[in-house]
Amino acid sequence: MKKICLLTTGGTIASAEGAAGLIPQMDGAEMLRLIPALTGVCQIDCQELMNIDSSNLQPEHWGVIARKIVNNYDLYDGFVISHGTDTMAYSAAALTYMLKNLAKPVVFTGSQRPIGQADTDGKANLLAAFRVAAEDHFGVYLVFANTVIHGLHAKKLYTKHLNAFGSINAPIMAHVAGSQLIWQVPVSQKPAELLALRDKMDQRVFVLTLTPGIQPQLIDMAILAEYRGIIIEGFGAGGVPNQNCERNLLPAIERALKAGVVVACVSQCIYDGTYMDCYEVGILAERMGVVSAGNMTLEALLAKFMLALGECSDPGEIRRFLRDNTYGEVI
Ligand SMILES: NC(=O)C[C@H](N)C(=O)O
Repeated sequence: MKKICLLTTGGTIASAEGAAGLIPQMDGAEMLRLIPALTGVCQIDCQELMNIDSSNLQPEHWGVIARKIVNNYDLYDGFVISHGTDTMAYSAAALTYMLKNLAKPVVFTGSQRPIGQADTDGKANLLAAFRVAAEDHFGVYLVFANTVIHGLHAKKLYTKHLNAFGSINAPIMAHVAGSQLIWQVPVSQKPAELLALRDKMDQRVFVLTLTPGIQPQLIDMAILAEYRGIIIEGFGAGGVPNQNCERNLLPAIERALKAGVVVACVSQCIYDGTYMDCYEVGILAERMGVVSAGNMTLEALLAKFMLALGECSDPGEIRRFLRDNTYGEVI
């Protein structure tokens, strides 16, 4: 029988009513006791990493989770991480990049309703996550509402609905149907090299959501605050305002690039991503050196950017890192 390690981090799944609303309180063993159906799926050990709402989860916590997996890698066939849903997509993306040459399943899950509640989705999600972690498929996955999503393509779409996550710009990897898993992809070839931890991250990435009326000074503020990377959440295919004198963002972007800041653009649209080679509002920005993030979600780009800044110092090298498509993530 496969041996799986549950790493707990908190979230609604572990929450109960506290003095000021829901707050994570339950430990892993308590959660597992509520799911008798797990007997027979795999053998489970449990390690508590933290017990926090995922709104409080910081990039440093990604390092804690990644290091725990690396240090226990040889002891287990796979890992399940219980996690709050609010920032789970960021953590899944970060771990996908941080665990180089991963050849075992690392499965994120959580719930919209506490596991102690009668109408919880937590038991079904945890059970499905353990089923996925006991498979031969490997990589970082997010398992929720019977769907298995690639770690780089998950996005939380609903605040309440139980089917909270979507697979963005990539097909779902598998469906969970009772005890059966229906994979849409074949098992990949195992990487030839050993697992390697990449935990050198620089968090100085500023995210600017464009709105009609946005002031270019916000970009100058980011330069002054010594951000090394700027993600512009552009309009549609990657549109950046370039008219109307004082609202033209291009001169401010130019100042950022001259200061050595790397600028990338993701789309505000959930699906299809950027294609900045179509409209003048995209082409002029891309020509200046703005990296078009293609099919990447903001969550995936943010994690990749932090890693690029941590591992590289030269802006050209950082841009190449962002464009690298090891996981097929940039169109
Ligand atoms: N459903 C959830 O888990 C939401 C919770 N606020 C969290 O992200 O920790």
